[in-house]
Amino acid sequence: KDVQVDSIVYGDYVVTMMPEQAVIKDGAVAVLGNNIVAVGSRTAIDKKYSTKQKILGTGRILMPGLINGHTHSPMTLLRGFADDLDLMTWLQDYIFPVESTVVNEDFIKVGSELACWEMIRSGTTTFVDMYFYANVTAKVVQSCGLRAIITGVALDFPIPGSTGWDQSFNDAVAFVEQWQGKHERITPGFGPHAPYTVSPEHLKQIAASAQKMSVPLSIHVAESAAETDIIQARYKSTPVKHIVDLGLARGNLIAAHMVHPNVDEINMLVEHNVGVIHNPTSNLKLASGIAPISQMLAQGVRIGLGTDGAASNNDLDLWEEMRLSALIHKVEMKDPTVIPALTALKMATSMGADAIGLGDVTGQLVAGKRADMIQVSFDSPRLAPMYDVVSHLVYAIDASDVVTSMVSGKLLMQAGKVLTLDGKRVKAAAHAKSEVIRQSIKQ
Ligand SMILES: CSC[C@H]1O[C@@H](n2cnc3c(O)ncnc32)[C@H](O)[C@@H]1O
Ligand SMILES: [Zn+2]
Repeated sequence: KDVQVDSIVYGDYVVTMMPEQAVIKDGAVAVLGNNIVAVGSRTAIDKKYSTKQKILGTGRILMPGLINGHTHSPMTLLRGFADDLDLMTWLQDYIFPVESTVVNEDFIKVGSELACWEMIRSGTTTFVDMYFYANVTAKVVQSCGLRAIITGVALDFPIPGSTGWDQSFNDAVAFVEQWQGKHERITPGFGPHAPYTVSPEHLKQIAASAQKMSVPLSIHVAESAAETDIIQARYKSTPVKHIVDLGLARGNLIAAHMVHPNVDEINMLVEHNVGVIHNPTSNLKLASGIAPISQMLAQGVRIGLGTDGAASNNDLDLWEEMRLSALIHKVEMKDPTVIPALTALKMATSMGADAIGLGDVTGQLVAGKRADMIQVSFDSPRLAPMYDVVSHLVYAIDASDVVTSMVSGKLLMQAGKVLTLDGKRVKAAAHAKSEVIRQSIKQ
């Protein structure tokens, strides 16, 4: 053995998500610093590398960590607050009003810690966030060890922490300046809410800043039929065309939902290399519709998966999003061959990373990418027998089977125990906060 590494992580099966060597039986990954230095058979890795930290893989599948391409992490505190409503009623009559009363920096800290605990526990290693007081979430992410794109949000009307567009936009710019290039795991970006809550002039302004500062821009778009009607009535356009015309697709655009694009708009997504995030649970729950995922994939759109916030899901479990995305489109298209298991798995890992612009960094187990990976146990009788690992990952395994999480070479969970956040403390803080929320909405 001639090469010393920081750790070697093993798996009875290593699902690399690399096209040429998708699954390695009895494999291992060598990790040095933040990066993967080698992936191969256990024998080959053991022969060349030595380490003090071996993470054994008997009864385990080793794979890239999951990528949540769209969420609002602090909304865990509004889990179950308003259910069984359509998007616009949910947002305008329940969510915006409660947010204007209860969201402050402490809410964000408690809510994003709760979300990060849940994401680590369920195997997410990277997420894209869009919520108020982004700086507070960034600090939570810095300390809990996850990777994230965190967007400074901006809306035309008063929001928690700001009085309207000018302040929210200036704060978002300051947030990007503060975090850009400062932390290996944290990428700041811009998060204008939606084409129906931000004027064309302001969308142009924020798109220009994202382009100038070379950072991602994330937005809700083409989410509901109501949105299409509003954009038609106000601007005689359609949501995707509207934002493309305003220049939002000139850089790294992460477009969440995309339930109602027309054929021309799907072509625009391809032409402008837009990353689309599919949020099946939220789209079903808010009755927004079923996104044309198989059509977009066939045209070459890069698609990732997201949970949306816990107020419209009501959890941050990407295994559910994977399974739903492999199921609902089969019924929608009346074709059981659409979105096969491997496609769903790609959307949650390699293609998801591409869709958010982090394809060079994460989403696959290959030398040179960051050491972002999870081990999933297939020990439970519930998972026997196993004919096909990829099929199991999508159709049988669930969040509770995830036992290990590593991001940038650092362990965040071992033996199913989250190491970087105290679950008991986080839970107690969430319950305490829910009492404050209950009191404030009574008044
Ligand atoms: C300015 S970003 C945060 C803002 O977005 C709201 N939100 C959460 N989920 C959705 C959704 O699916 N569509 C539109 N807006 C959503 C959240 O409550 C915040 O107010
Ligand atoms: Zn959302």
